[in-house]
Amino acid sequence: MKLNIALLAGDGIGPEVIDQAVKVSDAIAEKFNHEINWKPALTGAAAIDAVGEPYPDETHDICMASDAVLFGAIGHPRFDNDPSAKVRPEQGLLKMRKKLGLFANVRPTFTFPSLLDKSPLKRERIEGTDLVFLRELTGGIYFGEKGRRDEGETAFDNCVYTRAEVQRLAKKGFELAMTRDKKLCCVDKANVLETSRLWRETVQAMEKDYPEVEVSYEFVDAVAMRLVQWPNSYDVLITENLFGDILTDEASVISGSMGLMPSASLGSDIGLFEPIHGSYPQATGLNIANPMATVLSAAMMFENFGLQEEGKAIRDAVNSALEQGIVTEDLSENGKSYGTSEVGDWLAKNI
Ligand SMILES: NC(=O)C1=CN([C@@H]2O[C@H](COP(=O)(O)OP(=O)(O)OC[C@H]3O[C@@H](n4cnc5c(N)ncnc54)[C@H](O)[C@@H]3O)[C@@H](O)[C@H]2O)C=CC1
Ligand SMILES: CC(C)CC(=O)C(=O)O
Ligand SMILES: [Mg+2]
Repeated sequence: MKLNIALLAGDGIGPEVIDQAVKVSDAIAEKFNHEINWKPALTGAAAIDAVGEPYPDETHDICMASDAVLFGAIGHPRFDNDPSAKVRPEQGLLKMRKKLGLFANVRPTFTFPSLLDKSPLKRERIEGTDLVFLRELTGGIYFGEKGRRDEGETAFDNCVYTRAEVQRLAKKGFELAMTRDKKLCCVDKANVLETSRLWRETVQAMEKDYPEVEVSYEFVDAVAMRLVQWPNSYDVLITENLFGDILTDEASVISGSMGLMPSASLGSDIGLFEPIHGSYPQATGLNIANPMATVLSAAMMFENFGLQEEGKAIRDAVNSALEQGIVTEDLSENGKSYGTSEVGDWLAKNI
């Protein structure tokens, strides 16, 4: 297969982890006889520095002309520490998701056998966990009207959802549940929020179309607790943008590290594959960030092209690395760890 992949490395550890995903993907291409044409493009703070905005038109054109996008991370402390900055890296991420129509962010959470005893959570709680969050990605409070009034003394962020936005995400959730354990949990705050009541009412109305799916409705605060208490009781969880963002970072504790959590952002012909973590600025340039989340995002990319064997080859290499202790410092035991690039080299060599 010939694949054109837009490569958006971004900021902080973004370029370092992307480099490893490229190495591993190139090894896959060689082994399975594919041709990957990488097309680097600017995003985030790097794009602001170069051309004054975080998701330039040229980058969008490159994404649109590609079969998929592989994304690192964006964000820089100079913006995080300046609340008055009008142009921000994160706006680029939001604009990109919106313009590419990526309304469904698939965030799987699973355990790795070799890491079960490294989690701060007890083995018997997390063993067997295999759940997927479907986070709505182009609506809600991240995209509603925001601003200040009363001479800056009052701030507001509106949360808006349409029935159609909930339906298209929920449809993906039901369909995904049908391919798995047929359990769907709608995570909301319907006891307080009108948008959540729309979510609940919309999902309830769809239940009749999927009679085999067992649907539950849980409040987000309770899910935040149950997620670490009994994670293996969940299968597919659907939720709005903000709740999904928060709960999936929490869920990374189950697997063992933020540096292990991949995702796929879907909705149009062009999928975008990205780790769930941010630009981890403290680690920039230190060769210590875990590249596995980005490498596993590349696995999701191959699988989304229908290339299951290629995806499996990456997952097998990651599992072997974890078993043999070829890990970055976030997963190290007894102080023994490898650099970001060494882990990438090892994975590429073991494809
Ligand atoms: N998708 C994106 O590009 C995202 C960007 N951000 C941006 O990233 C910047 C930093 O935000 P933070 O809240 O610190 O989130 P972060 O995800 O960058 O880091 C939080 C913590 O997770 C761990 N971590 C993250 N990635 C890791 C990796 N690859 N290997 C090992 N450990 C890892 C580290 O302990 C780190 O301190 C901000 O500017 C923020 O806006 C945050 C989240 C997502
Ligand atoms: C930086 C935010 C806009 C996004 C985020 O935290 C995420 O997508 O996980
Ligand atoms: Mg996040």
